[in-house]
Amino acid sequence: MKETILKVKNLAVSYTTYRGKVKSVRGLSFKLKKGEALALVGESGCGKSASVKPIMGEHEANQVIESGEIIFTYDGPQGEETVDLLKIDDQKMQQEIKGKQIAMIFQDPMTSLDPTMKIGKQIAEAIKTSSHDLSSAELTDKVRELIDMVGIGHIDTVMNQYPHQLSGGMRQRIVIAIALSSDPSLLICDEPTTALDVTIQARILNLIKKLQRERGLSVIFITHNLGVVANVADRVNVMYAGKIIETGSSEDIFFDPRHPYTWGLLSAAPDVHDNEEKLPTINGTIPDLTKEIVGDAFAPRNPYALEIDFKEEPPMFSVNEHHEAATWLLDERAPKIDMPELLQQRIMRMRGEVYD
Ligand SMILES: Nc1ncnc2c1ncn2[C@@H]1O[C@H](COP(=O)(O)OP(=O)(O)OP(=O)(O)O)[C@@H](O)[C@H]1O
Repeated sequence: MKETILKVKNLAVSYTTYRGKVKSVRGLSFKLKKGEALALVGESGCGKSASVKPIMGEHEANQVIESGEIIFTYDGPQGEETVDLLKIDDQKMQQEIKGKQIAMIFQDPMTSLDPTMKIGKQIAEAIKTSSHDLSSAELTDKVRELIDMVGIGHIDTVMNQYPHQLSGGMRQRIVIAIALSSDPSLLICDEPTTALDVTIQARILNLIKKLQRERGLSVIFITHNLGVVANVADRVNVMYAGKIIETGSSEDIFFDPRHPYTWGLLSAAPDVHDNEEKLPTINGTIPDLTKEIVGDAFAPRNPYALEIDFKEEPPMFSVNEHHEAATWLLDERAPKIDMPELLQQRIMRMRGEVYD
């Protein structure tokens, strides 16, 4: 069994605002194994970033960690270390973990690149923050190696270019090279391809997947688009209103989804076959997280909601040993309800594509 490198236990995060306390993350637990790719998926505002910021040691002035532990295991200067990222001191976070053991890439590569510095120098500067004793020749070799690693052929030209001279896809490759320059064990990708066109998106995702496999890297993908992670995530956590409402392997979530919210997200994800078709959206909006939520948070938007959904929060029901969903539809007393026809057809097509 692969070792667990990250264990988030019962994390609850709120933000103090003039409207009251926004309960953005309401008891989140998940594990990530070494070399595993996990996707955190959900609509905007469901708490994906709020869950990940504490992992990166980012604490806004109005953020309140209400409860939880974030246990991270890594190879530190003195050998293997296990720490609670919510408890370690800021200096250790900055010197050993943030941008070193845990690296992050964002949607817009320009936020991570310095527009006034040539690419080669930017990568060299990043390497120097974690490897202090390299000679200038060793440093140049390492820069070249990193550019090559992200699949860029014309290394010398790119080293001497500025970010604005590169395409969006190339810039994102450079950001990945910089993120991996410290040889992190965990890479967090926040909507890494949203700003790119579809073919480039696929190339960047395949690159991340390749690096994940080759380097035994653990990856967390954050996205609102389930379609994006279909081919890259090993596991998927679907989030709604600050909680995981369905979790499973990619196969569980894409071929056997059980929560009506996951049905909605899957139906809304663009599919190559419905290119011009208007995609069904999930009606309504996410709940006001300053208010107390009674029952299932998704109930008011759920066309399949049962009476109990408005009264009592569903527990996680087990579908198989690696698949769980928090919906009363899985209670043995619930009426049998099938997923929407359109989604069934899509899944049949996807299965065909995979197994053809
Ligand atoms: N600094 C903040 N102050 C107040 N409220 C915040 C703050 N950051 C996030 N929130 C609120 O917390 C909730 C969850 O936000 P979060 O950014 O985690 O969602 P998300 O799923 O990452 O969305 P997106 O895909 O748009 O980034 C939202 O209601 C948001 O308005």
